Amino acid sequence: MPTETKIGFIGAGQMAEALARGFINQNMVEAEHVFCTDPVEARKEVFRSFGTVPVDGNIAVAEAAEVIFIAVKPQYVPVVLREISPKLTEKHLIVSIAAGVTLAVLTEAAGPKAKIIRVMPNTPCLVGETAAAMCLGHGAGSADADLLQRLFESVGRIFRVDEKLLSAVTGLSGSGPAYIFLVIEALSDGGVRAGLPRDVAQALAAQTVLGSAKLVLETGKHPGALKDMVTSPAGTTIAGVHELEKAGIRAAFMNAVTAASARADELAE
Ligand SMILES: NC(=O)C1=CN([C@@H]2O[C@H](COP(=O)(O)OP(=O)(O)OC[C@H]3O[C@@H](n4cnc5c(N)ncnc54)[C@H](O)[C@@H]3O)[C@@H](O)[C@H]2O)C=CC1
Ligand SMILES: O=C(O)[C@@H]1CCC=N1
Repeated sequence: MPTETKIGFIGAGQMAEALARGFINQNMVEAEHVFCTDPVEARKEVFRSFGTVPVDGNIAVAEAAEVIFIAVKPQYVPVVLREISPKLTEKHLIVSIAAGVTLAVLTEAAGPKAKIIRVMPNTPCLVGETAAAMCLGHGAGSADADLLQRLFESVGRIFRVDEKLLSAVTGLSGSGPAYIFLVIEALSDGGVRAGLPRDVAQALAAQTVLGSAKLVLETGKHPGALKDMVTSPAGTTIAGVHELEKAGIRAAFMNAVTAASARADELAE
């Protein structure tokens, strides 16, 4: 059932669009109860194209919505919150999706009245498969957490974490779709290298990632055990796995998550 809560997005960019479309597609909110603003008119047009209500200026979003997603780049978050803070009341829930911007910074900029929650989502919310985590800040209680839980469970999975782990979430699942898009692109290139048409290679690569992820999530088996189910003795798979191990693929992915998490911590400084 759509929530009657009015939702606003300050910043109508890629992540805001993925969230707004996801919530609407999953019937969690009526499009006419979704408000947004953005200095780039074309972004407002995109939001208008799927039935939401672009308004002029960030204060207008605070006046129209109770749940306000702060979806600007991290460096702009404090100035945006200071701009709208005179309009914020105890009924407002500020949901920051900005990498690295801490609850302390959010609370200082938003002022003493608004409730604050940080969420780190990712772009597969657009297709109902986000991996997200949240941590509660100033004034946010169980009702606020439950509302966000319902919203995000409609577009994937969300976990509660301590704020000190949110940079790890950012580096793993926030940035993670980009790592997997690289994997899909590289697997597709391997397929083309072996003679497959690009469209077939890309579809096979993406479906292999999707199916493998579903096997992990739905069987609960360890990825290593599932890998061992594929690697026939002296077969094709172990030859491929050996090449990946020689290339240090495990360390490469660990390093990617570590670097992205560290960057999130830098953004917090
Ligand atoms: N793109 C992603 O996959 C994810 C992004 N995030 C976070 O979401 C936030 C937005 O990221 P993206 O959507 O990728 O960026 P984006 O650049 O696509 O969107 C940001 C939007 O904010 C607008 N904007 C800039 N200054 C503004 C202001 N003063 N008031 C209102 N709007 C303003 C820009 O015109 C732009 O359209 C960032 O803080 C990022 O860390 C979090 C998780 C995933
Ligand atoms: O790259 C970024 O900074 C944002 C945060 C997580 C995904 N995209």
